[in-house]
Amino acid sequence: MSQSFVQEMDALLALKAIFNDPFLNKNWTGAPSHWYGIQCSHDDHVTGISLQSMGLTGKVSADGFAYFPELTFIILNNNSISGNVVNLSSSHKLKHIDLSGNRLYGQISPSLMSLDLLESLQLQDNSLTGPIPEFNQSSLKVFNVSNNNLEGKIPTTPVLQSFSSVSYSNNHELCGPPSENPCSSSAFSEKYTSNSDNKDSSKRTYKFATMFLIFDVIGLVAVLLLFILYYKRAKKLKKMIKNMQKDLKEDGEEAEAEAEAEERVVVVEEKREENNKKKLIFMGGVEAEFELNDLFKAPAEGLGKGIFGNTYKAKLEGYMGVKSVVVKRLRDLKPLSNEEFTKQLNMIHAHHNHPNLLPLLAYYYSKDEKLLVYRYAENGSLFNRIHGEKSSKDRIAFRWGSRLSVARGVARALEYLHINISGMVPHGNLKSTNILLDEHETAVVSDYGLSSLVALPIASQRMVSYKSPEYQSNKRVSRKSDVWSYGCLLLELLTSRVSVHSAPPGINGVDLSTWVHRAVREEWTAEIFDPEISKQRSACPGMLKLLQIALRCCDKSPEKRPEMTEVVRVVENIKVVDESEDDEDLSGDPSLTDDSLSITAPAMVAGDQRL
Ligand SMILES: Nc1ncnc2c1ncn2[C@@H]1O[C@H](COP(=O)(O)OP(=O)(O)OP(=O)(O)O)[C@@H](O)[C@H]1O
Repeated sequence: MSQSFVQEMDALLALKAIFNDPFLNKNWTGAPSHWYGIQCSHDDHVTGISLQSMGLTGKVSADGFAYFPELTFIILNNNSISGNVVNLSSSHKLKHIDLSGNRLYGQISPSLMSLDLLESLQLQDNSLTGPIPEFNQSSLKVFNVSNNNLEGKIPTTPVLQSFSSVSYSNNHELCGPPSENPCSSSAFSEKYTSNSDNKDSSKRTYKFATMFLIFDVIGLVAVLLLFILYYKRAKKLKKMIKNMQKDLKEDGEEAEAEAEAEERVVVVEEKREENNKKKLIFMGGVEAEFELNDLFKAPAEGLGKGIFGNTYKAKLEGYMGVKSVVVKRLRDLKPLSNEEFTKQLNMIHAHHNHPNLLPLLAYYYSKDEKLLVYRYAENGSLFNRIHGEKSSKDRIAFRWGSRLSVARGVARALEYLHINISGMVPHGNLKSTNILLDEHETAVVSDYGLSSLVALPIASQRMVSYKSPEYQSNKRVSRKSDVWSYGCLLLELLTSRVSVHSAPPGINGVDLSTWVHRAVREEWTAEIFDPEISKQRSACPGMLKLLQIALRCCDKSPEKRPEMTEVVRVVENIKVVDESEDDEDLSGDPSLTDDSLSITAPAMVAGDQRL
């Protein structure tokens, strides 16, 4: 174990003690690379700290972050951390500092001037004082010190002058361009001219001494006058005091009564809140169709265990409009207040009208338990439809038309999410177990919008988007990571092979994109498609088109992947064929032979757009 590792570990533990946050106290155990908000390099150096909006308090000491030589970002915005802006000069690799919205005071450490790679420095909404250091790193592209108590003239370095007045606003004693506060007043120049002469300063000292003497004399005279007045009016004062005491007593009794009444109201409200807390909240203000207790009492069946926790099916026969519902018991979430949690769920609910998105019916929030209630999708998951009962006689063939319909529905849902849900990855976990088939066999996408509820280390370990090539290479995800997941899903739909990136625990999968490329290269192309569809003669052109768009979505480079709008256009243009022609058993006469594919498939894999 290197000395640096020990130092970094100690520094993290010191921060843990300072923040003393219940979530971090529980979560920050074991190896730091798994800790919430901590990013580590492969050799276990801390490379990033990201703990924004967690309500963290505590005073960070000047050397609180001094032991992370590999740190590239420190994001602590929207907490209540106090202390000076700490010395970060030993973290030479720092690119992003966001300490905005805290309670930092004192001067901005001039040590930050030595960070040559610094790209963003955000210190707004604190209580910082003193002048702005002469930052002039050409790398600095984002800079904000607004809403502090900074003083003096803004340094005239080209970099600081390149930011707008907004970066400096609400610092009343800050002056000069780019701020809107001119520096002309003598107060500024007197206060901040570094070589102010001693004569002036001794004159000022003399002035202050005289003023204090005058105030002292006035104060003494006032006390004497009061003393005389007191003796003169002693009797009257006594009477007044008596009356005042009487009034006070009455006021006190009244106040006591008021306080008691208020307390009663608080208790009633608390009780009401407590009762509310035990209630299921139905989305969109819909009246409760069933209660939490009904869920607990209903016959339940475990459906599986996902990243958000266990999922159950509860049979609620007899309730208006609802027969069975699915309950997800959430765990490993970010520490979210009821308000934040509700806000997130309301955002999800706002999209419940799309025909290919599974609506959220209700939720339950308490400190220890968080539940999501969904409609039960009668025909189960796409995963089961593709892979279920494979070698059984009971299997109902999953034909080309149904697969194309799923591909279209999911593409439309994802396009909708990409347009309407903000965030890096509007879904983040698109895979065949999260595509459900309702009673009409319509594909509905579930678990959308939940990615922001999960802590980053858990998301990066378990969500599909974080398995994308871009996350593996540079730890970045984007909407295009959802596009990549959609490509993998199409390959699963076409090949009926389990994708390694989304295989449920205990099931082996293959890297489908690599596998398809290999199949074409080694000329066993006919084996790409699931025999259940490859024997459908009429489906061949459509399958090739779907394979082509799937491979474009799976491109290693996110920039080369199409947007979902383009994907929808391509998938919608694939002709729906009359499958009755294929009804005869073609198993001995497969339409997609190596010969039939040998011309089209290599061109397709090479990205030939004419197909
Ligand atoms: N509303 C639903 N109707 C029918 N089946 C569902 C429903 N929601 C989930 N399931 C099924 O329940 C099982 C468990 O789901 P869950 O979402 O907990 O895990 P998962 O989808 O396997 O993984 P992840 O949590 O990563 O999404 C899955 O097979 C899923 O298809």
